[in-house]
Amino acid sequence: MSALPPLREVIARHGLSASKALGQNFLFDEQLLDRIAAIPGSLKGESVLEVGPGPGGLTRALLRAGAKVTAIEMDRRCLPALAEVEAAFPGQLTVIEGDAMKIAPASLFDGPYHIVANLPYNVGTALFTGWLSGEEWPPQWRSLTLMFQEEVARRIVAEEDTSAYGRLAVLAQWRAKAKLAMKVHRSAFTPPPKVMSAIVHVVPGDAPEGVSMRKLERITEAAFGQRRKMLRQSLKGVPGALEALESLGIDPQRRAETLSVAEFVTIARALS
Ligand SMILES: C[S@@+](CC[C@H](N)C(=O)[O-])C[C@H]1O[C@@H](n2cnc3c(N)ncnc32)[C@H](O)[C@@H]1O
Repeated sequence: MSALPPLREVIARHGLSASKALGQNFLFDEQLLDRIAAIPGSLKGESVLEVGPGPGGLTRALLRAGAKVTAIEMDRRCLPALAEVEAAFPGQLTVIEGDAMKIAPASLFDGPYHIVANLPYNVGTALFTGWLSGEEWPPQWRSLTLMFQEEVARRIVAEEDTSAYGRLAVLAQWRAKAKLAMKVHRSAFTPPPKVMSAIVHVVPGDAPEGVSMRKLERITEAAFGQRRKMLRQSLKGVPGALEALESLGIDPQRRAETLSVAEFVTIARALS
């Protein structure tokens, strides 16, 4: 245990009133934070990127777990509190003041790393899709452990034939394994957000052979852009798609949400 003061005291001392614009909902419960930091498995000696450390609750938990943390925080009001955390865990924490949307994580690490974050909700999905969309696969990151609004988390891990299933599920599952690791009640946050949260854990899987990411995106965009329509209608504008359905024996009367991730992959492969 570090000798750091309780987080509520840190917030009060540094005047860190939560900013809605920066998506600030802080976690103070150390046991909960330790459970979150345990989701990726042992982090002893591992490199971790944390986006949005805020006053440093999750950061402390990651450091207690033995990780070497690089944290990107946009709100400079948090920097003095984070400097105290840095001093309590010498050599273990590097804080970068900046916008995570503008910093390529790979530029921060020489080797593999994990990403663990209680994400700001306003940029969470954009960061997540960026991390999943890299050309290089497997990516340099070994796992993602990310807090989302529960509704978004459910869309990431959704299976076909459910209303939550869509582009996000296909993107997250076609070459990675995504699971719902933990639900987090809104009352765990200060201030509590309007909705429940959940943590998603993602690890890279094998990339299917011969599939272009761009074609997969094109297909899912068209198919889910008109998700109530039959594929023969929604895929009409994608060159070669209707022929691909026929050659693969996929009924063009089906709708997007009935297609498994594997079926989307076979269509994308046929077009690639
Ligand atoms: C939901 S809070 C989480 C704070 C802390 N990690 C915790 O769990 O208590 C999100 C944090 O992300 C920061 N943030 C928001 N947008 C950001 C961005 N684009 N880049 C880096 N940090 C950002 C906010 O200032 C805030 O500290």
